[in-house]
Amino acid sequence: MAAHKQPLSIVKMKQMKEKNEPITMVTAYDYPSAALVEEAGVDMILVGDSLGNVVLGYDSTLPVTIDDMVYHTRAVRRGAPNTFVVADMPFMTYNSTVSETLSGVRRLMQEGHANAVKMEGGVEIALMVDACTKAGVPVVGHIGLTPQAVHQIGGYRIQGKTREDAERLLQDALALERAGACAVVLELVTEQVAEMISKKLSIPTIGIGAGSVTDGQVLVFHDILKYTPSYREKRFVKTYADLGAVIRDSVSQYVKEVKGRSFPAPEHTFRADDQVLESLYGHRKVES
Ligand SMILES: Nc1nc(=O)c2c([nH]1)NC[C@@H]1CN(c3ccc(C(=O)N[C@@H](CCC(=O)O)C(=O)O)cc3)CN21
Ligand SMILES: CC(C)C(=O)C(=O)O
Ligand SMILES: [Mg+2]
Repeated sequence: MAAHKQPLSIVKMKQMKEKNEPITMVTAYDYPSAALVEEAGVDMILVGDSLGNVVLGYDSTLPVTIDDMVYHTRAVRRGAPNTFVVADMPFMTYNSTVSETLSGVRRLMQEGHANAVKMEGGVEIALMVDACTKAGVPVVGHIGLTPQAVHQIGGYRIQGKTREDAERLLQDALALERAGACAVVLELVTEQVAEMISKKLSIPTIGIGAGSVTDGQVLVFHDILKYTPSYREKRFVKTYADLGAVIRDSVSQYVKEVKGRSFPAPEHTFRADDQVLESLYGHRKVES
């Protein structure tokens, strides 16, 4: 295993941007995935509300609750005690009052043991970002395609294609930085807009489907491993393994061997001394 390294902090994150050293982030949702991701040496783990899709089987992130996020964040922390963990604030938990927002943030930090929280939105959430930052909680912003607004956007579509769109995204990014955000996720935005925003911000940008010019990259664990029953190709994802096929083939082999009585074999089986059951059978068991 790699030498124990100092976990990332928001100070180190900013230094990495200054040194042009890419920041790596991947999602994780439970104990084993978090432990393996930590061993792989990722800089940051995101407990994404994408767990609604990839772990809970919903067709969007909207049904995910703060209880879901706390439960999964706690498990991730147990698996990755030495990695910077960011937890998503779920749909509709950070747009009414500062006090409701802070109570969700408190739970993710105090019960989930996260290091930071993430919120979708720009100018409109600056007040909440400011309140959390003042409470001592680092906030990662998230602009571009914001999946919690899928019904308003009308689909999972690329953002930042027009001049007005690009200008709006820049204003959102600047508002997040001014409000104290420690980083900003840029999801599904054109590379030119991602580059422009990355240059104008002093805090790191972390891209997903935003090209190679952002200060960091994030992808969903289940996407890079094809750990999903019906994988839909996404242009911005690279799959590094086919866990779906590995799991399906392995489990079907197990089923076949149990049906054919070739599993369990003698090496998987525990035996007592031959005379143990003699008295119970009332006679010496005949070898079959
Ligand atoms: N498994 C998974 N991976 C994700 O990246 C992810 C989730 N779930 N759930 C929450 C959001 C939703 N996201 C999505 C979902 C679909 C597309 C998609 O269909 N993209 C197409 C078309 C893009 C376009 O041309 O406008 C693509 O080919 O990338 C993109 C991001 C990203 N997030
Ligand atoms: C796709 C990333 C950025 C995310 O928000 C999630 O996984 O929920
Ligand atoms: Mg999310």
